[in-house]
Amino acid sequence: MTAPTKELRSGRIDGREPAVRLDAVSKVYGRELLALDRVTLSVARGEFVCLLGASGCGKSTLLNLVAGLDRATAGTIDTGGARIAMMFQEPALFPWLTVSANIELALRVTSTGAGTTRKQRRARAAELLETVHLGDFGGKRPHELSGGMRQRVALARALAQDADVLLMDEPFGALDAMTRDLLHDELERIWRERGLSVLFVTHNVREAVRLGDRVVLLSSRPGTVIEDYKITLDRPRRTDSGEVTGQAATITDRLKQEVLRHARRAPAASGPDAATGTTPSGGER
Ligand SMILES: Nc1ncnc2c1ncn2[C@@H]1O[C@H](COP(=O)(O)OP(=O)(O)OP(=O)(O)O)[C@@H](O)[C@H]1O
Repeated sequence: MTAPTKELRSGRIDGREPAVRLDAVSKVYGRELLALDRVTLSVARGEFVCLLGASGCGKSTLLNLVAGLDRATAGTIDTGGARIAMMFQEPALFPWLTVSANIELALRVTSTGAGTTRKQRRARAAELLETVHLGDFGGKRPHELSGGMRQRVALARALAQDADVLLMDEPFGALDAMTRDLLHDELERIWRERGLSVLFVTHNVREAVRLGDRVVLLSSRPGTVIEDYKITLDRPRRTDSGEVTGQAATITDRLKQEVLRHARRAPAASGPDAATGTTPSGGER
């Protein structure tokens, strides 16, 4: 069992340069809704970091800030000019375009794809679809695919951006456990092959332990880093292995403690909703 480690304020993680570095980042919505409170967090180059926390603690807010979709109220975010791609729970594909055309469109709007011919983009789209094991489906429309296949297309589209950093907001949250398992394997392979830095938001503790080099816990709102677990289990891991389940149980206990602390402090936030933000280690969502 790994002990929680403290956030490395220097930004260097195990001697590696950070790909993403947040320093005392806060976000206030409107006049007074404090969503994030002085979050300090780094993701090293090539590192896979999972972010866990109760519902509404600011995980999506944090990803949006790193992606540059919104601005922090205070603090700094340094991505060192890295190319960033984002993937959400909904694949958000254009339904009237074929799978291949969805990828080609992404290629057309990226700096790496700009200036390429249509034929080159089609060939690149085919390569990317091969990468996610959808080589035979380029001519299909999104509605002809299963949910897991659509998320693979979304992953291929994210890869089309030739990103160094992949931000993933519950990308597999809507999938069944078996499909999710398969996608974990594929994501892990692609992450390794491409040396990506990944920041992955999930409510599923076992998924976090299955995938992460580190699992970072945010407090209930306002979100701030309360634990940073280093996961040193050998890869590939199995979500249902004893080691993964054991570490997930420790993290789940810590999360429950945090949810209860928050509920005691703010009675309005108690009850089932406050507690269901994160699945217990034994549960699937
Ligand atoms: N654009 C916005 N304007 C105002 N408040 C917002 C906005 N986006 C998020 N919030 C609020 O900020 C807080 C954090 O929201 P956020 O979506 O980042 O949490 P989360 O941890 O991703 O939640 P969940 O796990 O349920 O997806 C919530 O109280 C939410 O209502």
